[in-house]
Amino acid sequence: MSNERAPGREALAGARRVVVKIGSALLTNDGRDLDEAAIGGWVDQIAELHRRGIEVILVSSGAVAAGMVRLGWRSRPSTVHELQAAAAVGQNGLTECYEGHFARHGLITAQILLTHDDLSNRKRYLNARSALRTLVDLRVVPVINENDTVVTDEIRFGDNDTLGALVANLLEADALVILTDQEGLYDADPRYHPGARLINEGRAGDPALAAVAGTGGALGRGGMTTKVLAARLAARSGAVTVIASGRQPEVLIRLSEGERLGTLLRPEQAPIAARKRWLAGQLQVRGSLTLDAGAVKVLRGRGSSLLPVGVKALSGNFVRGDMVVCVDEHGERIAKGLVNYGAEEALKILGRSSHQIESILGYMEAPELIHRDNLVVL
Ligand SMILES: Nc1ncnc2c1ncn2[C@@H]1O[C@H](COP(=O)(O)OP(=O)(O)O)[C@@H](O)[C@H]1O
Ligand SMILES: N[C@@H](CCC(=O)OP(=O)(O)O)C(=O)O
Repeated sequence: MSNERAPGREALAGARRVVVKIGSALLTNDGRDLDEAAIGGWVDQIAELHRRGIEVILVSSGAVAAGMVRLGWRSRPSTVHELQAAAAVGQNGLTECYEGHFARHGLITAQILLTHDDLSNRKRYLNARSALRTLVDLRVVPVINENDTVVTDEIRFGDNDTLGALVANLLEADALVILTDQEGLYDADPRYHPGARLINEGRAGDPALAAVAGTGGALGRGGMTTKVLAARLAARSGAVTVIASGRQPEVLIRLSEGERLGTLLRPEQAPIAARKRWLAGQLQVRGSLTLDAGAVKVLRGRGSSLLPVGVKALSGNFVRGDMVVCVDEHGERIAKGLVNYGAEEALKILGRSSHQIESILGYMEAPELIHRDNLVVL
């Protein structure tokens, strides 16, 4: 086994807190029940990292796939309640399996099932963060999955790559390691392009990466598309992301020792504050504002608040406090934020200067449409 230390891999080699995401495609051994032996192998590696003082938070998929096998279903069901039933059956097996393997190393696990709602409600988000921090401090290994049994389409992460990235944000982890059934991100989907080449390193958020990433297999959900997106989300709190094969022997140990494996996606910008990351992670957008070129410039360049004078049009039926997306005149997404005025009032003050708000509406909630503390540039 080579132990080539590559320049630029120090970020991962020095990581003290790591989120490891293991995907459905790996966990079920191509659909033949939970791959207990493989799970045991990853647990051994995580336990070794633990011994070396590295905190590991596990995000594990596999509930639906494991449930399907237990219920004797050959293909992924299409109805929501069947998927939820499969997840409920499978999650049991998953928890039991991890608990048993970690116990061999004297480590305690904690099952945490999250929904997008849990992270979008500020109070619940802070609660989840405190509970997870406490578990980590207690040297317990949190095993996280989406709470598939209660989510609806509107509030689901759907894939666990996104969940892994948000957990990395939540706990300000140094690294997100996404283990999957490929060696990493290739310049084309290797299932259809046998000559595709592995991308060793890239910038999280590079649009060229999104272009080469394709969809997933029969058991997985997001494919590489969601992994590339997850790297971009993780970068917001300064985490590096590695996409690597869970089938590489000792992959986690080798990565932590700085070996060049998989695809490393590094943050290109300074980390953004926790509150702004929370804002950026919101899925439910209730409307959109079209900005003029001047507003785009000050939002991007100076991180200013958005004033009504810089807004040309709006759509959606949002109310005060809702999340809206800001786009430029070509429809490109510029920012997201919480509005101070509902759509009806906002429509009346578009393009007007802030000192006119009171005379137009009869009151002034705030001089800006979105305050800079509630705005995140994308
Ligand atoms: N550019 C690419 N490089 C590597 N794999 C890709 C690419 N585009 C699509 N894929 C596919 O993504 C799959 C992994 O995603 P997915 O099935 O969702 O797995 P997981 O359950 O691990 O998240 C791979 O099996 C691969 O076929
Ligand atoms: N929460 C789901 C995982 C969804 C899923 O398959 O995600 P992924 O492994 O990212 O493709 C489950 O446990 O089955």
